[in-house]
Amino acid sequence: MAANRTGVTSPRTPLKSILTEKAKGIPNDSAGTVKAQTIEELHSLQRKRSAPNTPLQGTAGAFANLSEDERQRQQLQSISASLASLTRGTGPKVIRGDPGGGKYEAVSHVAHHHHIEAPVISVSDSSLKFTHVLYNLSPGELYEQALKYEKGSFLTSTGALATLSGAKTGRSPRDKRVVIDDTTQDELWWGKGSPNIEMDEHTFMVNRERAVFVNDQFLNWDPKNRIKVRFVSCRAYHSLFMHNMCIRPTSEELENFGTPDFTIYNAGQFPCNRYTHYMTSSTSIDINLNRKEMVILGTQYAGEMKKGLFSLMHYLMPKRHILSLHSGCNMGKDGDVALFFGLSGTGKTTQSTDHNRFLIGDDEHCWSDDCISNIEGGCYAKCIDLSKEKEPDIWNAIKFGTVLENVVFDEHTREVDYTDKSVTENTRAAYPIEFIPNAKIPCFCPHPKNVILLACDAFGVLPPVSKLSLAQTMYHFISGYTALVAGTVDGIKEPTATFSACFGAAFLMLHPTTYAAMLAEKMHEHGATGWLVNIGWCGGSYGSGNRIKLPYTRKIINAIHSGSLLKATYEKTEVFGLKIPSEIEGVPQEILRPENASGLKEAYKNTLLKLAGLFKNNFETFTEYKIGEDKLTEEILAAGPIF
Ligand SMILES: Nc1ncnc2c1ncn2[C@@H]1O[C@H](COP(=O)(O)OP(=O)(O)O)[C@@H](O)[C@H]1O
Ligand SMILES: C=C(OP(=O)(O)O)C(=O)O
Ligand SMILES: [Ca+2]
Ligand SMILES: [Mn+2]
Repeated sequence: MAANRTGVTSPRTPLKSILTEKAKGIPNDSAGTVKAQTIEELHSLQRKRSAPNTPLQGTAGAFANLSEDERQRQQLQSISASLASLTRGTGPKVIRGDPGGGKYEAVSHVAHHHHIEAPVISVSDSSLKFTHVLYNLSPGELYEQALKYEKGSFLTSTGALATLSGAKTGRSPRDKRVVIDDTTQDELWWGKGSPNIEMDEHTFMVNRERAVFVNDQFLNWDPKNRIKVRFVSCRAYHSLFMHNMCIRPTSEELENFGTPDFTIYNAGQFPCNRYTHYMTSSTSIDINLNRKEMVILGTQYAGEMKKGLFSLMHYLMPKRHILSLHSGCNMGKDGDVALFFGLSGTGKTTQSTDHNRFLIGDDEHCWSDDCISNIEGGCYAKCIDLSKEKEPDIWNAIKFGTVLENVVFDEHTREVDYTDKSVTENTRAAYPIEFIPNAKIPCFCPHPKNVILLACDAFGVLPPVSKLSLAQTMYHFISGYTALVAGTVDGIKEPTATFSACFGAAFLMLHPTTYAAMLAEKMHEHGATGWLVNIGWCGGSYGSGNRIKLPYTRKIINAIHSGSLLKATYEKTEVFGLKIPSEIEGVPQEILRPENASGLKEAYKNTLLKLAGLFKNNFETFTEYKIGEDKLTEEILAAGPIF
C-alpha cells in the first residue's frame, strides 16, 4: 500500500470507470486525467493538509523544535486538564475527532489534522473513556458538524448558517451566579440592584461537566491587555459563534497559546438540576473567578457566552486601571472617535456600523491610558426588520460563515424573512468584524471626542438629541435609562422603562460608581463631549407617538461627528435641564422638541413628570456613594431632573 501526500495508506479498489474508458478506446476529451488510483485516494486528495495549529502548555515552546507527536500530546494534555472534573482530578483521556466515528466515516481514515484516527470506544468506566475533541474547527468544518448533527441547522440563500437556540432566545440575567469566596466577598458588587447572586464552589463543580468542541481565542485587541480564553461546548453552533465573536488567533499565535486565562464550559442543551442549592430554575450561568471558569447550563442563547466574558472583563480590566465599556465605537476619516453606550437593542450595533466611518466594534470596549480597544473580534446584530436599504453593511455581512439565530426562512428558496417574529423578536446575526468592509483592523483607536448615550424612550418625552455637561453625562450614565425592547431579555414582551447602571448593570462585577468615576476622569482628561440621543418615541409614547426614524438619528449623529452640533444654539428644557439644539440640517425642527411634537401639552407634562419621578427613585440607591472628588459627586446629584 502506497502512502499519498496526506499520509494515508490507500486500499486497493482501482478506479474502474477510468480503466473501462481507456479499454474501450474512447478518446478522453476531458480537461485532465485524475491522478488518483483509487476512490479513497481521490477523496483524500480533495483535502490538502493545512498548516499546523497547536497550543502548547505553559510558556511558549518553538514549534519547530517539537515533533508532530509531541505537539499533539501537549495539546491534548492541556485540553484534558480543562476537562478535569470533581471526581477525576486529572482529567479524561482526550482524542481528536468526531465522537460518532462511523458517522464521519468518509474522512475517518484520513489523517486530517483535526481528525486523528478515532477508535470507537464504548466503555462506561470514566478512566477508560475517551473524550472526543474537535479543536478550533474552521467555519466550513463547523457548518458540516451543525448540518449533520444539530436539529434546526440550515443553509440560507446567502450562505449563512441558520440555527435555533432552543427555548431561550434571550439572556437569563436572573440565573447568573457568582462563586463567593474570601476575595470576591469583599471585591464584588453584591446585594440590592446587583446582578451577582452568590453560589458556593461545590455547586459550581457539580454544574461543570461534559463537552466536545474546543476553541482557543483571544479577547481585547490591545496587545498589552489581551486575555486568552478557551470554550468547551457541545454544539458546533456555539463553537462557530465564538469563532466569529472572539479574536481569532493566527496559527503562530495558537502555537504559543499555552494555558488559557479563562475557560467557558457551555453545555446549554442540558438543564441544571434545579434542586441543587442556589438554583431557581433549570438555567444556570455560573462564574467562578478563583477557578477562572464559567459554566452555562439550560440555555443555548449564544449571547450568554459573549456577555459572560464581558462580565469577566468588567472584573479584570478595572484592576489594571482600564475601563470596560458597554458601547459601540467608530472613527471618522480624520480620526475623530465616538463611543455609543446603550442597553440591549438601543442601537450600539446599528449606529456604530456606519458606511462613512471605520468600525472599531459594536458592543464591548476597553478604555486604557493609550487607546480604545475592542474586546471582541465580531459583531452580534439584531436582525428583526433588517433591510438592505437601511442597514446595508449588516445586510451584506450575512453570508457564509455568519451564524443566523432564530430567524424564519422559506423552506425552498432559503430566503430569510427578517420581518418574521415567529421564533422570537430577538433574531440575531453573529459575524466576524472583517465582514464589515470598513472595519479597522486591528480594532483599536485614539481617545474619543464624543460619548453618545443612546436611550430608547418609550414615553416619548426625551428629546431626540441633547448636549450634556460632564455631570449630566455621569448622571445619565449611572442611571442607564431605556425602555427595554421586547425579546432580548427572556420574558419581556412589551417595552418597559428600565434603569441599568452604566448601561449594562447585568455585566458589572464592581459597584457602578467605580466605573462611573473612571469614565468621568477619562472624559475630563481627554475633553470628550457627552450627548443623550433618544432613538425611541417622540411626540407621544409608544402606541400613540411615532418611533424616531433611523435616517433622522443618522443625521443627528453625523452632526455630532462633524462637530457642527457643538456649535449650534441651545435651549434648556424644563425638569431634565437638557440642552436642545434649535436646528439640525435635514431633521424636521418640530421633532427636536418633543413637547411641540406631541398634540397634548398637558399629557406631555404629566408623562415628563412621571419619567422624572422614575429617574429620581432609581437614583436614590446611588446618593450615598462618592463618585470621584466631592465636588463632582455634588454636581452629579444636582444634574438630575428638578421638579
Ligand atoms: N433610530 C434608530 N436608531 C437605531 N436603531 C434603530 C432606530 N430605529 C430602529 N432601530 C432598530 O433598533 C435596533 C437596534 O439594535 P442594535 O443596534 O442591535 O442594538 P444594540 O447593539 O444596542 O443591542 C435595530 O434593530 C435597528 O434596526
Ligand atoms: C447580546 C446582547 O447584547 P446587545 O443586545 O447589547 O447587542 C444581549 O444583551 O443579549
Ligand atoms: Ca450589548
Ligand atoms: Mn449590539
